[in-house]
Amino acid sequence: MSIIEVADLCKAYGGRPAVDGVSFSVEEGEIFGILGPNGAGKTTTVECVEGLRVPGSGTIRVAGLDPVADHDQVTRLLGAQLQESELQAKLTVQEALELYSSFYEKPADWRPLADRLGLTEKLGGRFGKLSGGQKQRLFIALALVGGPRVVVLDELTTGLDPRARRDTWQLIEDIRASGVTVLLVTHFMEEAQRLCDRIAVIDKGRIAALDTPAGLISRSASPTVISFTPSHPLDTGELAALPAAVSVATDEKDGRITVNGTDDTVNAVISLLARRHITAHQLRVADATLDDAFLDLTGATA
Ligand SMILES: Nc1ncnc2c1ncn2[C@@H]1O[C@H](COP(=O)(O)OP(=O)(O)OP(=O)(O)O)[C@@H](O)[C@H]1O
Repeated sequence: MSIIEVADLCKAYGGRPAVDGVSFSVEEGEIFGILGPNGAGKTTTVECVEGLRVPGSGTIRVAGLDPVADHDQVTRLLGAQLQESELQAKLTVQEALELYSSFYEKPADWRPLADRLGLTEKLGGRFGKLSGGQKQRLFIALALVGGPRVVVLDELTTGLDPRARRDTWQLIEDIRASGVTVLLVTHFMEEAQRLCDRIAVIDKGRIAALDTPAGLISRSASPTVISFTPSHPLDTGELAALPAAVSVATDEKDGRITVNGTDDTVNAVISLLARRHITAHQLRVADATLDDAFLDLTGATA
């Protein structure tokens, strides 16, 4: 069953379209990712879903409700991640949890929530003194304290170190395991690939593709990557001319060659090396990443 339905959403600022006909639906219980380059319209889209911005046209339903007309009801079932500026630096973690609990008729018990998020030791700590990872965990706790059915997380791991980012990923998986649907806006390919059941790639206000991470990768013109260090110099022009080869790159430092293409390209590379009596050291064949697919889909880097 769809818990979020967005149909033909348009929103312009000063006559310039920021979101231009976006449609998608999110199934209950999934982690749905919204991925796209800067300024693609991701935040505008999710803030319309949250009822924080009013759509120019199109319809949005969250559990059948209109986020603008039924704002109070939607607020009760949808937990939104706060921006840093929305909490006072002097507020303690406990005060923030109590304050946000008081906004709901039937809040979740915040103590086990704080415990699950590793915040128990920090209950007396002031928000302004928390580390980036601790702040993000508090934001997740505050988004969950109302016992929502859907939680919207926008750029949650931006600015975190790799360790804190991985811890946060685990928390997002735990949230989903507890039955909450997650709408996740992210810049990080690895994050999207690892966490999301489906991803909408938004580019210039439109949906460029909507699929599972594996589905997006298989749409790429070069789903397979072969890399090796040749025993003798090799003409990369010959490699580029092989069947379905999309790109050839040579690492200037160690001479390692990477060819993006398909399985046909891999076979052709191996035949060419045999014909030239060249040995391929440390030969590796791998699937393309979401990064490669994203470049194909948007022609940009995230
Ligand atoms: N309140 C606003 N007033 C005017 N223009 C806006 C406003 N909010 C967003 N925009 C513009 O709308 C476009 C989409 O912005 P949005 O923040 O939705 O993109 P985004 O994909 O979330 O970007 P980022 O990844 O950089 O956060 C951008 O060109 C942005 O400058």
